[in-house]
Order: sequence, then C-alpha cells, then structure tokens
Amino acid sequence: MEKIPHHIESILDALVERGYAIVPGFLPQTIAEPLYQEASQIASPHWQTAAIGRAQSHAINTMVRNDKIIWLDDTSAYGEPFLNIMEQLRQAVNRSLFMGLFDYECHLAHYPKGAFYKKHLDAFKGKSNRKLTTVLYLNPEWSDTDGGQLVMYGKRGEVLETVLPKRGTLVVFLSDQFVHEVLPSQRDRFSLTGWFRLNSSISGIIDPPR
Ligand SMILES: O=C(O)CCC(=O)C(=O)O
Ligand SMILES: [Fe+2]
Repeated sequence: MEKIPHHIESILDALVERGYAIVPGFLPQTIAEPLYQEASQIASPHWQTAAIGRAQSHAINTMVRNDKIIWLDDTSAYGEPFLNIMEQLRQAVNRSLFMGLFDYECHLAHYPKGAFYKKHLDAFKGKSNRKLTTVLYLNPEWSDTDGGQLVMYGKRGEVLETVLPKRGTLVVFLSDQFVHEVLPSQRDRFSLTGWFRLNSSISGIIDPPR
C-alpha cells in the first residue's frame, strides 16, 4: 500500500510528458489476487457481451471486439480496495493537472481464448465525457506466446508500446489521444478497464447510462 503515492507521482509526470503511463507492479498482490480469483470463478452466463459506444450508439459488433464484461459495482467486496486506489489517483490528477475528473466507471473484462479488440479510440474529442482510460491486468503469469498484448499507437500509426497483460500492471492514457488494440489472446485474460469521466450533466443534459 505504501508504494501507491510514489506510483501516483510518476503517473502524473508521465501524463504531462507524453499523455500515457505504464506502471508494472502498480496494484499490490493482496488486492489483485482476490479480484483474479473472483473474476476467474464467475460463470460464463454472468458475463455480458461487450458493446461499442454508449446509450443510443450502443452496438454489439463481435468483429471489432469479442471480450466479455461485468460492470464493477462499488458495493462489491472484491472491488472496493481497487476503487479506493483509483479514487486517490482521481484526486491527485485533479489536484495537479486540473482535469476536473468527476467520476470513474469500471468493468471487469474477460478475453476467452481467441478474443481480441481491434484498433479503436475510447473517446472522440467533444463527443464523450471519458477523459482518462485505465487498464489493470489480473493474470498472475503471462508470456509473449500467450498473445493478448495491448498495442498502443502514436499519431502516425507507429507502435508506441506493446504491453503484456501481467498482474498488477496499470496502463493510463488520455482516452481520445491513443488508438490501441488487444491482440488475440491465446488463453483466458482478465483485467479491469475503467474511465475517469467529466460531468457532462453540468450542461443540462443528463449523462446517459452505460
Ligand atoms: O484490455 C486492454 O488491454 C484494453 C481494453 C480496451 O481497450 C477497452 O476495453 O477499451
Ligand atoms: Fe480501449
């Protein structure tokens, strides 16, 4: 736990410098292990087929992504310690970078063998209140041959980073800046994906549900 504030400092620096941060060993084992145990024991009918977009544009397209998700509810026992840490991160980002992040939505994701998520942006400028994406990986072991890497691309389509989805690694990036994809996974892959959001209800339009 003591290491978290230190990590938060380096995340803030990286966000200012290049708009993203990759932090191996961010989440302590004691928090990651129960989350992994719970996620890997959830039976398949409980997982939802992930959609693209929100509210009106909510569409299911398994050609683009075929992972399974469960929204993490803050009353869930295994999610709370993680959500507390993300709340610390939200406050630190607002204090230092004045981003005005209002809340955090988060889901567990399960990529069964063969699942992928093709190149996409998590938000389009001015079209979404998702500001900052976070991805936290839960599998205790992962090797190159297991596939399922997160690939992040730069403005000219060049590969910026290839991330192994290994337990405890946190990836944070500006949601409308980085095209990214999940390569086909060769085994069950578990993660937590979340978005810090602006409060779009301020403009008088109620923020649509998931
Ligand atoms: O799991 C990952 O590495 C990224 C997931 C992702 O891009 C998303 O859910 O939008
Ligand atoms: Fe994404």
